[in-house]
Amino acid sequence: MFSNKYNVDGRLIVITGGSQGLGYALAKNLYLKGANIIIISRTETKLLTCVEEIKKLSRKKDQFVDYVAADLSKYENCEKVREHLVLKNLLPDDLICCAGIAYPQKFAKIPISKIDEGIDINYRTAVYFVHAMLPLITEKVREQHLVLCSSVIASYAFYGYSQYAPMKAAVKAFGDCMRHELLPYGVKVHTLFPGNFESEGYAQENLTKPALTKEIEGASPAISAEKCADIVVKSLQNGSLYIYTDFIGWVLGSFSLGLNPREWWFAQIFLSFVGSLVGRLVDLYHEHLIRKESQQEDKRR
Ligand SMILES: NC(=O)C1=CN([C@@H]2O[C@H](COP(=O)(O)OP(=O)(O)OC[C@H]3O[C@@H](n4cnc5c(N)ncnc54)[C@H](OP(=O)(O)O)[C@@H]3O)[C@@H](O)[C@H]2O)C=CC1
Ligand SMILES: CCCCCCCCCCCCCCCC(=O)[C@@H](N)CO
Repeated sequence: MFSNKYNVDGRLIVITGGSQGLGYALAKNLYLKGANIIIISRTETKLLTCVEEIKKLSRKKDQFVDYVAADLSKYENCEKVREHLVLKNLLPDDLICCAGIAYPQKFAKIPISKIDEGIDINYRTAVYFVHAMLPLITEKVREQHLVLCSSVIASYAFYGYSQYAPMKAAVKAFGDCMRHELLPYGVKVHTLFPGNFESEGYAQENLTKPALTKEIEGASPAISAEKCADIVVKSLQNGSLYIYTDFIGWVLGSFSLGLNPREWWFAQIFLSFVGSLVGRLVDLYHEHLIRKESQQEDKRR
């Protein structure tokens, strides 16, 4: 319906989880490209510092950056954010949902509070916020972008990520439904499947991450949040619907193509064939690592 090119100059982009990590890196990247930015997260002090830092990057006179402090896992707060934007006459062009959290650990060791937090921050912040903002983004038909943040983990869930992987698979499915439903309004829905990148959240999750989880995900070495944001923005500008930030993520995405949007059709179709041949072998190797470690643990006891 609209051109594939995404020119961010002058657009109003609202970013959840915009006070650190990928959300903050995206805010800086897009602001530098001329966008107006509103970042949202729970901690006001962090948001204030971020806004001051982003302002320093200003290149144009009439560009603005602002914040709203809100816990978006509560629907009433999402509604308050919408009312706040309406009052200030700020109609967002694009929404980027970046809030998320992982608590990698063996399932039996995960406190229920962390499971709830996983549901709240990974899933509720995304679906509640999109639901509350829908009246604004469907008001008139025009080119808009909704960006949801899943993870490579949605293509391959493995040891240690029981608190997180199901939520990111849910975000992927939610994005697929939205991609259909928002089509008539000119809203393009993009889903991110990042591999590891450095952030405050990443440093925190590494404190509880089992050694086996680290070993398996070693195939996705952490890049900087800035590099990750750069790849995401370039992919958005290219019109990609499913966005991968590293090679292994793209390979695993190709292994589970299904009816999903594709990038590099022929390469992905070839890889999906390779995946159907060798994919299970990769998983069997991971099962072998798990058995080996549990035997070593038995010996230590
Ligand atoms: N880092 C990685 O390796 C990967 C991360 N991802 C995903 O990418 C996204 C960004 O990750 P990353 O930058 O590492 O995350 P961080 O944990 O560093 O940042 C998360 C952001 O979300 C905000 N946030 C958390 N809870 C809420 C809430 N209830 N309401 C509003 N804002 C909230 C945080 O601020 P505050 O606490 O103040 O609210 C913070 O700004 C996440 O969805 C993550 O799952 C995907 C693949 C890899
Ligand atoms: C031939 C194919 C070989 C395949 C080998 C399998 C490798 C799996 C890599 C998975 C990387 C997962 C990154 C998750 C990042 C994430 O979401 C967390 N950091 C949360 O923040």
